Amino acid sequence: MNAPSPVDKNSAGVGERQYHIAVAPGEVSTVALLPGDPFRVPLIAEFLTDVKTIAHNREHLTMTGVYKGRKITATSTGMGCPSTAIAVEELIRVGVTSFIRVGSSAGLQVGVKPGDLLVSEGALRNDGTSAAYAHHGFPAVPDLAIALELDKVARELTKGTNTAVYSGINASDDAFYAETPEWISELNRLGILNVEMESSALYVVARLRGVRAGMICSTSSNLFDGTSLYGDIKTALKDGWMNSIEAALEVAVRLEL
Ligand SMILES: O=P(O)(O)O[C@H]1O[C@H](CO)[C@@H](O)[C@H]1O
Ligand SMILES: O=c1cc[nH]c(=O)[nH]1
Repeated sequence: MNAPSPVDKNSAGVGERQYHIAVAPGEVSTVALLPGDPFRVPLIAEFLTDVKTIAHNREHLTMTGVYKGRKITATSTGMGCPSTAIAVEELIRVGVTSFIRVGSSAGLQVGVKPGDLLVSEGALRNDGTSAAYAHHGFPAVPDLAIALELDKVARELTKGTNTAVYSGINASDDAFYAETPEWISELNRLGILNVEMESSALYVVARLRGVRAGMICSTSSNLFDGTSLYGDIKTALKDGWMNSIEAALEVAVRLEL
């Protein structure tokens, strides 16, 4: 009998319909918008023509469509870095070369309010998934051109409105309910703008695989000044999602992603 030969995950599934996202090569664009929540994928589709649902397996719903002549894919990552890394790995295997996460995120600096837009300049890696990929000193940073363009377009889209745009470093936490007041205060002291749960893995996997990534979030709440997570903020959050989606689509067109 031959000796067992362990699977090489680097080449597993290349060229095939993917195990988790259930998408095959040729079914997607070169650029994918990544919300966490599958219910946000149809919100992205509201901006598109020629919309097609490609697959829905587990938390990963994938739709494609066209925005200003450019083919766009939207795939939900689910919550957290583990399922995000899986979605990104599998989307790369079927042809995606640029990612823009359109997320929700909690503000950590005074004045950041529900619905404000948060553009990421890098992520503090407080997650386990990216640690499985790279040394803890490896930076989790977006593609520079995508980050700069997201900031520019977000400011253009919200000019003259009550919506503020901030760019800065975010934290990526693994454990939503383990964020203590002490941790929130420490992140604030370090000048961290906001916290979410996916960009650390997105950026590290993207860098290691040689593809591009960025992130723009809508503010859900403010953990430092206590703006409620559970109060009457859903309308502002949704307005922020729509602004962030439009900004990401414009960046995809302008940078020809
Ligand atoms: O709304 P999404 O994009 O899922 O983003 C945020 O919301 C979830 C937590 O409520 C986490 O996934 C966090 O990153
Ligand atoms: O969006 C997020 C992510 C982590 N923690 C929060 O409170 N909100």
